[in-house]
Amino acid sequence: MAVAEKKGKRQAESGENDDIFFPVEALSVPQPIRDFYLNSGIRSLYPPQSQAISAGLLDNKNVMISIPTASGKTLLAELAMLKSIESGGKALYIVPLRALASEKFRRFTEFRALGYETGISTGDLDLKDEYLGTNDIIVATSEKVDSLIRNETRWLSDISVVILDEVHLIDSPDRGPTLEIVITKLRRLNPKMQIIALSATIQNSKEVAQWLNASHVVSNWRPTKLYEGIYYDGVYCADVQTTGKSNNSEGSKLKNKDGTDAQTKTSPLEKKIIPVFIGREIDAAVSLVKDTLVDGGQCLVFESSRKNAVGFAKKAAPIISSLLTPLEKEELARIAFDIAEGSDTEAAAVLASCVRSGVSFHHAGLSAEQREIVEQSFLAGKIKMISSTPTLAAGLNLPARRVIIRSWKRYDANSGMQPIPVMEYKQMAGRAGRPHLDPYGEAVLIAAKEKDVELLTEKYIHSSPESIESKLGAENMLRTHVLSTLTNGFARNREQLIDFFKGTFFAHQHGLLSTISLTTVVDKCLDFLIENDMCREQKSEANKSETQKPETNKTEVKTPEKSKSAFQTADKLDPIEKKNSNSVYGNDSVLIPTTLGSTVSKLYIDPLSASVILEDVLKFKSGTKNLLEISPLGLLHLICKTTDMKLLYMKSGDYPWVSEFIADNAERFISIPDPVRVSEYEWFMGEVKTAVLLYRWISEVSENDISKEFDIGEGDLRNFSEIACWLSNAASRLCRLCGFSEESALFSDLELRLQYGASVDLLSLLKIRGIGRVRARKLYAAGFKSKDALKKSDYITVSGLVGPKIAEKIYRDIGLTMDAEELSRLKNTKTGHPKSPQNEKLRIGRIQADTDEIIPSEMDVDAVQFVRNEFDGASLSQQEEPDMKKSKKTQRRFDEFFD
Ligand SMILES: Nc1ncnc2c1ncn2[C@@H]1O[C@H](COP(=O)(O)OP(=O)(O)OP(=O)(O)O)[C@@H](O)[C@H]1O
Repeated sequence: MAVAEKKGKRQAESGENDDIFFPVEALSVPQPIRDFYLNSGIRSLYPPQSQAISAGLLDNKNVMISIPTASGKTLLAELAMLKSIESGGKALYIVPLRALASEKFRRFTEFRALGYETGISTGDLDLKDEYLGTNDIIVATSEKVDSLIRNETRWLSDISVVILDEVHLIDSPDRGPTLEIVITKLRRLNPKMQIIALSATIQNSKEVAQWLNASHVVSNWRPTKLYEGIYYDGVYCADVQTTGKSNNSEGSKLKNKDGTDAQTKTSPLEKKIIPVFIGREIDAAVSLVKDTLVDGGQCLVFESSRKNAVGFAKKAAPIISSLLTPLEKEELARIAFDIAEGSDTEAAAVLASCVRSGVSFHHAGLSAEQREIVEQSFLAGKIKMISSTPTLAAGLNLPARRVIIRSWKRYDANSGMQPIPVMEYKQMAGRAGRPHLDPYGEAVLIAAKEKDVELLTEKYIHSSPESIESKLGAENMLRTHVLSTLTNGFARNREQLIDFFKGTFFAHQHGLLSTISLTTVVDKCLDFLIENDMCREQKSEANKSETQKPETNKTEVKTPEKSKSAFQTADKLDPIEKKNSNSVYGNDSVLIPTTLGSTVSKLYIDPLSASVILEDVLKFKSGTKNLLEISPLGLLHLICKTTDMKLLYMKSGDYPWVSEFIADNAERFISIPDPVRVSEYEWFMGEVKTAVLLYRWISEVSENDISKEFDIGEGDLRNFSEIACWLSNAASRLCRLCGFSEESALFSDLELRLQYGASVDLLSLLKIRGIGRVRARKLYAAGFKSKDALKKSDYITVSGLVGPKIAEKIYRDIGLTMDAEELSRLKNTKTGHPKSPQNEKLRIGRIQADTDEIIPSEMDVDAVQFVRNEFDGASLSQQEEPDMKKSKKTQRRFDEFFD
């Protein structure tokens, strides 16, 4: 251990830890790594970072780090990863959000200078991504890691260090259980793996540290001062008690009303008072934003809803715009142009118009591309203010001098408007004053009434974030994890299952009680899995011979090849845990996942979703109605019935049209619940509304029309279609597994249509790589309706329709090769512009089909006309959506365009 480290350890132990700044030069990592940081201007570690080094971060020890926002958690993760890789290991960095994964990936690619490669894995949840194993660092979301484990991705066993970023999200009802299970499984897979857990400050971080068998690092030190305060009636009061200790002496510009430096006094209203630019005619937050901008800073404004986020951006736009220089306006106009170019929706037009004024909004309804443009432009200082829902609160490093929290209450479906948790407030506030980006930060809560000033000060500024609590205990959370634990071979009987779950944070938090509740819930999950042929239970004596026997079940799924997975080895079961088990079960029976069970687990769908799909398909198989004849609406509704599908909310205005719609289209649904069962029927209506949204998408209704009609953003539409696409794929594979090949093909086609948002007639074209729905529709309208038709096409026409690059790709994909000379000549003849008769007659002489046959081109007369229209600037919309262009009045009459 270096001298500085020893000194640090001594100081840390004696509680003097806020004064330790380990020199980077003294860190026990190879010199190139030290140089990497020294060259980037980092000469010493911050005190909490120094504490983590003393706690064994570079000595392969587990460390749980719970320190304030902006105190440099990522750098600690980097040091641990680099040290481990240097010793021949591999690092896995687990993040909660895709946006965070991209940010970390971008950062870690800088390690290429040290010879280390980084990969990212956030995509499809049923792929192994074995190719990622060649990387030294892999960044992935917790869901993706869960899926990689289920699919027995080999490189997972080589992980020597895992980083759990934002580990406090174990508390999240949606994502927490998966994170817990992933951690538990990874620990079983790689018992020697180092764990570095990074968390916001939480009350029970020690409890998490104990669970992880980790040293505990806690601190309230922050590298830049963060002034937290309240704004009320034109007066901003910054409270200094919660700014955290800092070595940074750069103060805020906070002044008393008379212009002298502010002093700390006792009452919040008297503390550090700054008169903010007030005008009763403008919004308080607008005044606060303007004040920061005039001072050279940027602002993040947090809103409680998307609508408010957009509304505030619009409101602030003219005022911010008046503060911009001509050069800034010019740059912003370019960014706005990119946004408008990228999408034809009204929402994109609104976003572009805000951006032109130097402001933006940010919420989950934006597309990934729009979010990226907005974040990067804010980072570059071009966009001056972002008004956001809490999507921007987690983890991102943005240059916000002042964070304004306009509303500290959030709507909850069960209990109405509720105050946000302290942890959420601290995360939002912590976006202000990031090191290297701002000298200090200010977080401002807006109080609507005078009495709220005291209340907010106590509730948020003077309070510590809440404790976190495991959300794993519920049956709907455990069902999928019970199955995957069995299919991955982490347990082979009930006793081992309970032992496995004893390794979770849930069990750690609830102690002995957890065994009782876990046993009950695991039993329920197993009953379900056994009943649905996803798992069998056998007496162990019979096991040896029976696991080899062909298996039969209701759906006639074929035999499981082995009861023991390739991932599974007996030593994954911790002998100590086994011995100490208080389970009520004996060891006389064995649980064997069926092929159906292991397929469901690998597909990463809830076993309940799988049973819903198979039940309905079987209903058709044994009934008189033929699934093959059912409208895609019925299939979409089946997808929407699964527990994995996200559903649209029913708003009060939806009830009349959804009811009418159900009545008019009753025969298109596989089954309709009795309206007397009110809550079930209400749920069904939500499923129908979502199915109709998806149906509009695959009927080529424009994104703009769908967004307006369902009051959703482009990002939402993509999200809905992506989930439905994944579930259609799963349905197709389940049907194939059961030998239902026609039904499988049906879901497979649906998957393709959902992927592109295209009608059935485009299916053949969509199978060619590089053709989206708009290009496919152009080709279709020009008479190229299939691969075969394209094989007979000529390059000029096709490149005129879809552009030369795509035309080349298409030709390559359908197996046509072109003479290079001819191609370059064609490219130089004004790139396939077919206006002149000579051009129209141009033939590609040596296009070779699979058969090597020379095919003369036959230009379709309609195609020529179509291409002419395009080049003459005629609107393409009619061709893109031939039957779907409906007037607003008739939009709800969906029956008109059912297949
Ligand atoms: N020792 C250091 N010296 C100088 N700069 C540092 C040091 N450590 C980290 N930084 C810089 O501080 C900034 C904030 O770090 P980082 O994003 O890791 O904080 P964080 O603790 O993860 O914050 P949050 O929890 O709010 O996301 C980054 O720009 C990082 O490069």
